[in-house]
Parts: sequence; structure tokens; C-alpha cells
Amino acid sequence: MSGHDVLLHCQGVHVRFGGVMALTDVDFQVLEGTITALIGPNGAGKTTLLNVVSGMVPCSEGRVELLGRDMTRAPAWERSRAGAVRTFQNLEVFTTMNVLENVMTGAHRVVRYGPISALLKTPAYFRGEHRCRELAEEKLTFVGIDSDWNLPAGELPYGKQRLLELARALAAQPRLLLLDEPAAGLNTTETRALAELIRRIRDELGITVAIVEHDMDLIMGVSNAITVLHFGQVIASGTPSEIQKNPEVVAAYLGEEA
Ligand SMILES: Nc1ncnc2c1ncn2[C@@H]1O[C@H](COP(=O)(O)OP(=O)(O)OP(=O)(O)O)[C@@H](O)[C@H]1O
Repeated sequence: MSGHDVLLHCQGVHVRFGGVMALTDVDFQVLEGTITALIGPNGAGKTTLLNVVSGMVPCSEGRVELLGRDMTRAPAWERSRAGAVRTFQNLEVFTTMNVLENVMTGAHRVVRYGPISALLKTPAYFRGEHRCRELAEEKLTFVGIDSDWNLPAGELPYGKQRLLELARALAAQPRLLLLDEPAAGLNTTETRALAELIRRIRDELGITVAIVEHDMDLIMGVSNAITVLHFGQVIASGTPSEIQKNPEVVAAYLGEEA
């Protein structure tokens, strides 16, 4: 891994929702091998930008280069199949499926067999299912869920359900993992453990991470680079220490507290 390839490059992105300019001329870049954060006060446009990157919201102007390809107009499934996999701000766990099956749905994005194989239960189907199960078990263990795999996912405590989502995203074997507020609803201990896990995702699995998050301790502790949005525009980009000292950023956050 070179550590310097650009895995994600948004250039001049504009998004309008009716009369609201959610994003104006946004440039955002994620280098391979980094944890890159997108921060900003409420309503700044962070989730909208993640939605543009993952193909859930089209941009009215601009370009999205993802994993070395122009994906500005590519559908969401094509982006995730290419290796850009995201999690969501709100829990997206299939509550009645068991824990292992939930994570296997992530693996199904990359381990493929045709519908005929599934219907006729061919050897290709069994090989595929075996691989999905292996991947799911590996990722559950990685995130620290090493028991209760047969429980309905909805019966796990909230913090573990968030880890389960992460395991499911990892089972899809991303090159770029897009995390939307992964610490939402977690307590301080769980948030610290999450920070360590995100570091291990970069360092042990070699996965590049782009993260939207409000928890500043987490962001300042794990990020290699930070981009700050305010009212849909980028007001700063830099290292955590550069961002902490930036007067425009400080003013944007103070404005939010006022
Ligand atoms: N589907 C939509 N239709 C209309 N307006 C929208 C839509 N989605 C977002 N917006 C508006 O776009 C702006 C940016 O919203 P967005 O959710 O991206 O901000 P955010 O930075 O993620 O906020 P938060 O930190 O509160 O989650 C806001 O003014 C929001 O009200």
C-alpha cells in the first residue's frame, strides 16, 4: 500500500434540496491508509456528502472519483461492489435475523453465486455460503462479539448492535469504509473502545476510513486528516492540531453553542 493514493476525491460538489443549498462547491479528499474525518456543526452537510459519495444522493454539479474511477453517476450498488461500503447514522440491524446471519448479508455483497445455484443448492452455493460464514465469524471476532451469534440481533445491547453493523460492513471487505456517526448513542467507555477499533481497522486490516462524527475526542484522537463543513461549504482542511487552532472552525462551533 503506497499510503498516498487518493481513494476518494470529491471536486466542486453542489447539492440542492429545493431552496436549500446543502453543499456548495465542496472539495473533499481521502488518502489511502488514513482515517479522514468530516466534521461540522448540525446541518453542515456531512451526511449529505456521505450520501453523495455512496451514491444515495446525486450531485447537481461536481465530480466524485472513487477508488480510481469516475463514479459521479454510478449507482450505490456499483460503488459498494467496487469497495466503498458505508454504515448509517441510525441503527440498520435486521432485528429478527440472528447475529451471524446479519453479518453474512455483508459478505454476500462480495461472495457471489447465481440464483440457480441457490435454488438447486449446487456445490458453488455451499462453497459460497461457507465462505460467507467464515468471513462473518472472522469479522464478529474482530469487533469483539465472540458469543451470542445465534441470538436475534435485536436482543443484543445497543452498543453491540453498533459493533454488529461495523462487522457487517467489514464482511463486505471494503477498501474504503464510510462511517456515519458510529459513536452515536454510545457511552464514554464504548466510545473509547470504538476509537481503538477504528484504528485497528486501518492498521490491521489496511482499510481506509472516512468518518462523520460529532464526538471531538474520538475525532481528534484517531484522525490523520480532518475536513470541516459549515453551512454546506468547506471552511478548513488539515491535521487535528491545525483544525483545533483554526479560528474559523472555533467560531463555527462557538456559534453552534450560542
Ligand atoms: N432530503 C432532504 N431534503 C431537504 N433538505 C435536506 C435533506 N437532507 C438534508 N437536508 C438539509 O440539508 C442540510 C444539510 O443536512 P445534513 O443532514 O447533510 O447535515 P449534517 O451535517 O449531517 O447534520 P447533522 O450533524 O445534524 O446530522 C440541512 O439544512 C438539512 O436540513
